[in-house]
This record gives sequence, structure tokens and C-alpha cells, in this order.
Amino acid sequence: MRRLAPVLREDGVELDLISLVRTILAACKDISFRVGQAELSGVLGSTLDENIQGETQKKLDVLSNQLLKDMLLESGFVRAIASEEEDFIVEGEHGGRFLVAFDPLDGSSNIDINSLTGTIFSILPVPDNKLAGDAITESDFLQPGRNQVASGYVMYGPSTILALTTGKGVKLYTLDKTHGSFLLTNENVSIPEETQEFAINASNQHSWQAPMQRYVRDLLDGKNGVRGKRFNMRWVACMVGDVHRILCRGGIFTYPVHTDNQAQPHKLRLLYEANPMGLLIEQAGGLVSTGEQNILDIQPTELHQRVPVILGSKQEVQVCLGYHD
Ligand SMILES: O=P(O)(O)OC[C@H]1O[C@](O)(COP(=O)(O)O)[C@@H](O)[C@@H]1O
Ligand SMILES: [Mg+2]
Ligand SMILES: [Mg+2]
Repeated sequence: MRRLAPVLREDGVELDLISLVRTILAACKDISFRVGQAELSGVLGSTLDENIQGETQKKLDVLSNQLLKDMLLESGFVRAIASEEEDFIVEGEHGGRFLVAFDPLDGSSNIDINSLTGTIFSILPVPDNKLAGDAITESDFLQPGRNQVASGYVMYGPSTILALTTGKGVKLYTLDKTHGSFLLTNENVSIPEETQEFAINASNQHSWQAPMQRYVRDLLDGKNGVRGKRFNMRWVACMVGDVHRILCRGGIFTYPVHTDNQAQPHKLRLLYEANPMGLLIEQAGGLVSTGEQNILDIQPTELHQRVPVILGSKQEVQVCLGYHD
């Protein structure tokens, strides 16, 4: 099986970007080890702190953030980082040509129950108008998802798996823990266009808007309803796990608008959840939307901006969007 770097070189990926991806993966290998050690290395449980989004930080959220932040900022390839666990951007070397936004540990509520978690990353170019010595500001990160030069996730499950796109399709790599290399295990991920599987947190049903209510009701009606087929439901409570399932066998995933929480009507974050996952899904032949527009076309206005998300198998997402027209 082939290793990551030669595969990326063959895809024509520039050397600095390959080195940057390898830096992210070095941190992820460390996170993977610590997730596996769990109770044995005292990393389970919460800290006494909250992040800027008002969520209690788990010890592994903080640890994973620190590992990624330190390794990226010392790498020389990264000009600045943005993270779910950092209130503001953090600047690195002045020479770096890339910006990295990441969710250091996705699916935090799964940490203490030994269930799926992951790291999500988005790599953006430093804007052309920035000279080598110029300070990077938050606005430099506010680029549409289409600008991403690469995105991916590392999933910490029974195997540690990397899903990566550099704009030429999506490839999966599995971490061989015997010698620490990510080896190519699927060179061309392709999401089936149709599906009979959906993922939504149904406990929020009371607060969905009318189109989503109608769409899910029709799914639940099964064979005798307007859809004429039975749908199955899955919910991992970790976006990485749900997106991974969709890359493997199709499906639709949505975290829609909540009408009962005006202060925070959306859950998922644009820069380090929706955009990187959006690029992966699109590159694998799927579709991503807020219900109104393609997620990758959104012009971000805030670092920790949240958006509604509908993604997955092309035809099923189109059906769902039909209810929103
Ligand atoms: O707990 P809920 O409401 O089902 O939400 C689950 C969603 O929240 C998230 O866990 C948010 O990610 P974090 O753990 O990084 O905050 C997603 O991964 C997942 O899809
Ligand atoms: Mg997350
Ligand atoms: Mg997180």
C-alpha cells in the first residue's frame, strides 16, 4: 500500500502543502494515541473552562488544540491558525503561505464513552494582497469555502482514518499503527447519488422549520408514503463519523435551523466544520447546502460563524432542497 507523500506528489500537490498536511497528521497521530489511552493517561473528563461558544471544554479538546497549534505554528508553513477552541486567530511564522482553521476534536460528547471522535481541518491560502511582513487579521480567514486548497478529517475509531482532498477527488488513508504511516486504502471515494439512510438529531424536531418537518415526516412514512421506500436513520453525534459513513456508503446528514433559539439558531461552524466537510462531500460527488445556498459559496462574516447544514448523496439532498423552495 502506498504512503501519503508520494501519492500527493503524484497528484501534483506542491511541497509546502504536503509538508503542512504531514504536520497536521503528526499532531493527529499524537491525538489518536491519547484518545486510545483514554483513562490510562488521565485525559478523560472536562476542564473548568468554556470556549468562546460557551461550551464546556473537555480535557482532550484543550490537549488536541494545543498539539495542533504548537506543531502548526512552529512548522514554518503556516502564517496563522483559527480553532474552535481559540477565541481569536493566532499568528505563526511570517513566511508561511497558508492559513489553517480546525476543529481539534469533533464529537466531544463521545470522548468519555469511548465512541467516535475526529479532527477536522481546512487549509486556505494567505490572501494575495498580504506581503511577507504584514500582520494577519481575522478578515484574512473570512474566505469562501471554495478557496480551500485542501481539507480533510482524521477519524479516531477502531482504525484511525484520514479523508483528504486537495481538489482532485477524495482519498482515504488508514494509519498503520505498527510503523506510524498513513497508507492509501481508497483512492477514489464516490458517494452514491441515491440513498435510504438519513442522519438528524430527532430530539430537536419541535424546533425545525416547516420544510424540514415535512421532509423528515415523508422519510418516516416509509413505503406507503410519498417517497415510496423505507428510510433508515443513523446519528453518531460526531460530524466526522456521520460524514465518514456518507463517504463510505451514501446518505444525507443535516443539522438544520433551530427556530426556538434565536440567539444561536445554528449548531455547526462554517470555517472549521461545514466548509472542510463541504469540500470533501463535493469532491466525492455529493452536494452541500444551507437549504438556501451552496455552503462553499458563503462569504463568511465571522470567525466562529454557524450555519445550517444539509449534505450527502446528490439526489437525496436535491429532494430535501425541493421542500425548501
Ligand atoms: O449533540 P448534538 O446536538 O446531537 O450535536 C452533534 C453535533 O455536534 C458536534 O459534536 C459539534 O462538534 P464539537 O464536538 O466539535 O463541538 C458535531 O460533531 C455533531 O454533528
Ligand atoms: Mg465539531
Ligand atoms: Mg470540537
